[in-house]
Amino acid sequence: MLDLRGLRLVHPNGQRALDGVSLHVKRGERLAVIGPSGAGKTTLLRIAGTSLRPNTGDVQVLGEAPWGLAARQLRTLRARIGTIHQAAPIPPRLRVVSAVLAGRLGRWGTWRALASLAHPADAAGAHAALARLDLGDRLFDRCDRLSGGQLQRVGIARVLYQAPDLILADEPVSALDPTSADAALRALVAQCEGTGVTLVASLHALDLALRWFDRIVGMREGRIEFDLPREQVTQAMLQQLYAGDPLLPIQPPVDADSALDGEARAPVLMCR
Ligand SMILES: Nc1ncnc2c1ncn2[C@@H]1O[C@H](COP(=O)(O)OP(=O)(O)OP(=O)(O)O)[C@@H](O)[C@H]1O
Repeated sequence: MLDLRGLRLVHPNGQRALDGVSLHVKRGERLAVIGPSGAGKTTLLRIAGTSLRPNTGDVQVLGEAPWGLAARQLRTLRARIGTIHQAAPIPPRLRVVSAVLAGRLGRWGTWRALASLAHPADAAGAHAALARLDLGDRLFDRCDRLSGGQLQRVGIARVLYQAPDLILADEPVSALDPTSADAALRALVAQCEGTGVTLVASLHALDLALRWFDRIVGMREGRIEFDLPREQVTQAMLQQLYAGDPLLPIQPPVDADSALDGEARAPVLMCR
């Protein structure tokens, strides 16, 4: 599904973002990448999503080596990847329905895509995706009439509608209140459960990472510090990962399952 080996990436200004990162993700896995600001989480997701090429290292995504592909094959591969950004890249004047339908533009022919801007090709499908994010009533609103959190949910609905094989989510709920954040992750996880869809998300909210993801990858300074099933992630590991950053103890989620058993049941830490 995702096989990244020995990734190194230094930005043109000399800033090192990844320093020898390897990650293997199987089909259907749900993996959260956590770590302090600047750890390299976004960079890793961008490489996995084929929008950034590492200086060195091997990249295999959905069984393909993207940088060896012809442009058309690369487009086909990208249509199988759903990307959720912190700030959804949606033109402000676009209607919500078109923003959601854009999830399938990569699979539609040019004419169908253009025609859909005037007459939405599948308004019912877009509505169904939005309803899962509690936004069904905003189908025909303009995107610039939505709040930041609502816009972020439109970005999630777009990926639900796209129905990709691999979802890469970079801080997908950063603009949402706790209840909406939990509901949005529930919708994303429901999309993956039993379908073989793989979900890789970067998150700052550690309680959400431990509640919704089976595997936790801790990054710091461009390296992977740990890569463990969530049951094995301890508070000491989290403290070490975020050492030097302000930490805020919070209560574990009330319906948390075995993720917070034993040693890890100590108050979960939220990094601000
Ligand atoms: N376009 C860029 N040019 C130069 N340096 C960059 C660029 N993008 C990121 N970096 C640097 O690369 C490193 C990793 O950044 P990255 O965005 O991957 O971190 P992150 O873990 O996602 O952080 P955050 O949690 O704040 O989003 C940081 O030191 C950052 O300053």
